[in-house]
Parts: sequence; C-alpha cells; structure tokens
Amino acid sequence: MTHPDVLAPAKLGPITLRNRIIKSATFEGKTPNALVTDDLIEFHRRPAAGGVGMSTVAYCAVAPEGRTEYGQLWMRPEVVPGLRRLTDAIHAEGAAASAQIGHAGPVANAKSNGLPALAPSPSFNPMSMKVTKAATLDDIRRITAAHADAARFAIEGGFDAVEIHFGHNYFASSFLSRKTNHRKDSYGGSLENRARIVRETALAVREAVGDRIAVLAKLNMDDGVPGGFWIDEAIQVAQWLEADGGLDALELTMGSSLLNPMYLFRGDAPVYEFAQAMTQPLVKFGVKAIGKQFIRNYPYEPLFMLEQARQIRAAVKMPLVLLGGVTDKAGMDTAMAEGFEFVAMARALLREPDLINRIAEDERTKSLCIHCNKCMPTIFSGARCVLVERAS
Ligand SMILES: Cc1cc2nc3c(=O)[nH]c(=O)nc-3n(C[C@H](O)[C@H](O)[C@H](O)COP(=O)(O)O)c2cc1C
Repeated sequence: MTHPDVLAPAKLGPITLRNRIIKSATFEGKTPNALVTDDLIEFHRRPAAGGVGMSTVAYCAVAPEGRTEYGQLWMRPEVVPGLRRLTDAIHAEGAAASAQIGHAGPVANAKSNGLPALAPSPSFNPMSMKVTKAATLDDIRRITAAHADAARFAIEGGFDAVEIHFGHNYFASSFLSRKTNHRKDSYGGSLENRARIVRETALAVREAVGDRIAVLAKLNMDDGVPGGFWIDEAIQVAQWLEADGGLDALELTMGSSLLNPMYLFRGDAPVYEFAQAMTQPLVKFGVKAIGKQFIRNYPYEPLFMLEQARQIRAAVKMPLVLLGGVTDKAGMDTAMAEGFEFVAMARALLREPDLINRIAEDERTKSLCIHCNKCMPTIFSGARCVLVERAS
C-alpha cells in the first residue's frame, strides 16, 4: 500500500487517533436548555462505539448571541460537568472527542435567542425575520476572545480537540466573503482584511490551549454563491493559516447555510420537511412558497468536494481532512491516495453509527445512506436519519 491505512492510528497535532476517520459535526438538537443531555451523550457514544477515531460535538457556541437557536449549547462554566460526562462516554468507547466551537453570526436566530444577531454588515435573516446588526470592533474583539475561552472550557470538559467553525457563512466565514462583508474598516475590503478574523481567531485559540489539545478549523473553499468567497481566495487563506501555525489541520467544506444550503450537502432538497419543521407560521409559509428557489437541488456525487479540496492540497503541506460524500472504504482510500491525512463523515454515520466497524470487518461494506437529506430538518427536533426507527 503506497498511501496510509485509513484504519490505522494517526497523529493529529498533539493527540493520536485510533484511525483517520472523524465523525463530522451534525447539529444534534438535543440540548433544549443549552446543557448536555443523556440523549446528546448517547448520540456520540454510538459512533464512538461504532469505530470512528474522533466524534465532533456540533456547534458549541462561543457566546449566547452566537447560537443558531436558544436551545443550543454555549460554552460557559455550567456546561462543563455535562461535557465531562459526554467526553467520558466517548473515551470509554475508545474514540477521541472534538468540540466544534463557533459563532453563528448572521445565521443566528435573533428571535429565538432574544439577542441581536451579528454579521460583518447588516443583513436579513429569513428564519428570524429580523435584520442582523453589523459587528463593532468591540464585538469582534469580544467574539475572538470568546473562542479562546470556549477552547479552555473544552479542555475542562475533557475534549481532545476543538474545531473552529470558519465555514457556511457563519460569523467568521461571512467576513471572508465579499458578498456578505461590505465593511470599510480593517476587517473588510481586501482579502487580507476579510481574512483577518479567521487568522486572529485561530491564533487566539492556539495561544489559549498550547499543545494540550488539537486545534482544527472547518474552512469554506467556496460559498457556492455568485460574488461570494471562492476557491482562489480560499487557497490564499489556507496558506496564511498554515504560515501562522495556529492549526493542526483544516477540514475543508463549502456552501452557505443562509444563501445556498444544499451546496454543502448535495442530493435531494427536503423542502416539504423543512416547511413542516418550522414553528412560526410566516416562516413555514415562506419556505413552502419560495423554498424550491432558495433550497436548490445539486446532484449528489461521492467525494463531491474532492475537486476543490485537491487545489488546497496542492497549495499547503498541513494536514487536511476530506469531507463530503465519504461513505465507504474505496472513498477513504481515494482520499488517502490523494494526500489527505483524514476523512470526515456526517450523513452516513447518522444512518449507521456502526459503519466504521462494519467496514473494518468487510471493506466491501456499502453505506445505506441515500442522501435524501431528510435528516437536515430533524435538527429542530433531535437529529436522526428518518429511515431509522426511533428508539423512543
Ligand atoms: C443533520 C445535519 C446537521 C449538520 N450540522 C452541522 C453543524 O452543526 N456544523 C457543521 O459544520 N456542519 C454540519 N453539518 C454538515 C456536515 O458536517 C457535513 O459537512 C455535510 O453533511 C457533508 O458531509 P457528508 O457528505 O459526509 O454528509 C450537518 C449535516 C447534517 C446532515
């Protein structure tokens, strides 16, 4: 074999994973009081028992206004004992635990949070039907520092890694894009200015954690939005992040949760199910009326991010995680042969949390996920594959 064995242990910064397969963040919707629940623990225990090298706890917001909705976990002292129970359960199954830390920025639901959402420039959020405020320089400083604090809470909570969210047009990623960033100060305009926030955030987190845990970032390669962040700019940003030395790996992603959500998934657009999941009548009506234009369909392909990710691979030496349509051993081997150090998987592990063990037993095992994407709207009621019968 000329490439690394995806099922063999591998170093990720200061930690060693039992294999090169990471369960990527899938917002769980299992924290109604913004605290860890037994359901959340079980959600991560299962892929850990099922063989992944590391499970990523989705969306641990760094500040209360940075939650996509009120019930989301945000990193504060009260959450630490629950996080300990969660990471203990993951560790007991032999996997490592990563916390995705981030600020939802313009994707935050200001109505649900009861706090204004913040973005590089004012924008409209159709989920909350509210206008998002432009972040002041004080907001930027506070949010950058909050990422460092969140990483410290993650260490107290027993995590082995944090993954900083620089994708999907959340706070940091919406600064990267010309389409969403119209600022005239040192955080807007040139790419250097638009990238300032991701670079400062990565370094602030690294400074806070030293080499006690691994630090990854989930970085957009392109937003899939005309006039938005594109691969040529992403290559430069990846090179800056590598040169700054704050990160142990980049997980490569794409798309915009607000402007082009299906671009990051591919496959069927679950418009009907989305409308059903909305509780506010006006939003439900809006999704039904114009959902088909907004939630556009993109054909699904295995390894659908590979073409862009290859360009980043050619431009940096730092470890990269290939995400998007990785569902079987053949895809994992392709990722290794293409020079990626890790793979990340989301939907296939929602469908079958024990998929990795089954692939390890028989490498011809195929995933049962049909990328119908009906798991997406379940984030509002407890993330799950709708093809799997509910335990309760
Ligand atoms: C139900 C669901 C929830 C998701 N929540 C998050 C999230 O909280 N944070 C994030 O960065 N990505 C999230 N994603 C995106 C996945 O991490 C991943 O980028 C995407 O599904 C593509 O990977 P896949 O082809 O292996 O499914 C979510 C995906 C799904 C299906």
